[in-house]
Amino acid sequence: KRIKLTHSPFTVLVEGNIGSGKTTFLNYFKQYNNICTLAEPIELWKNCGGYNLLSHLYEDRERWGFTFQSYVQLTMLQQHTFKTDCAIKLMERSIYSARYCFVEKMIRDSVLPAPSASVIDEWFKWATSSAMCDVDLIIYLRASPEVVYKRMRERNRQEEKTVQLEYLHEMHEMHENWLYYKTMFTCPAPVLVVNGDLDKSVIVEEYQKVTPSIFNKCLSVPS
Ligand SMILES: Cc1cc2cn([C@H]3C[C@H](O)[C@@H](CO)O3)c(=O)nc2[nH]1
Repeated sequence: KRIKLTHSPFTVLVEGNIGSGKTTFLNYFKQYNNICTLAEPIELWKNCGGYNLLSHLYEDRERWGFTFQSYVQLTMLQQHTFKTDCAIKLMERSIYSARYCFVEKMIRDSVLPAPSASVIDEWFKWATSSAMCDVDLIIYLRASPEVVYKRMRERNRQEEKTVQLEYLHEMHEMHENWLYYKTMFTCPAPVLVVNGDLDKSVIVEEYQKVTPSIFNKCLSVPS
């Protein structure tokens, strides 16, 4: 009887505020063929059955908050359960940052009514209670709100036109509470902090500080 080898890759999350450099980080690691990189499925959020949920979100957070985060949670679950033969899976954001940063913020701002928050939380608890969303390492791209605000403006994403510096400050605090001070919620894996304020021209050296930890599962050398 053949035994079914279920290969579960060493799973790494790249977490950080809007504009903290997650896509740049992900693209750097595309050069390794034993890494499967999964970018944030923002194109799905911009076209769910033809509807741009991201645009709706920023137009009216109270009205579309649940709709948006409900779909985000589905798309993140799809990425957590995405099968790959690669030794390493590198994901941009996760079901965890969805719940602990974005949904939590909406709950605190009363953007999400409590009954809606409960539904999202029940899905989250179910999804994370099994091995579907296991994570081995979190890379926290820690950047200052002023720096990410400037980058967000330069990137000039249509849907983010109305996003203010204040919101980025608040989202920074949510990430700090979860990943740096760890005062809120549990971290599903060890966290390595990367200085997200560094300019693109020098940030590769910063990436190389965490590369051994990302490959440690594959290299026999002691980490
Ligand atoms: C997991 C998760 C990602 C995510 C992104 N966003 C927003 C922030 C950015 O403007 C855009 C792309 O990350 O989507 C959100 O509101 N809620 C989210 N939840």
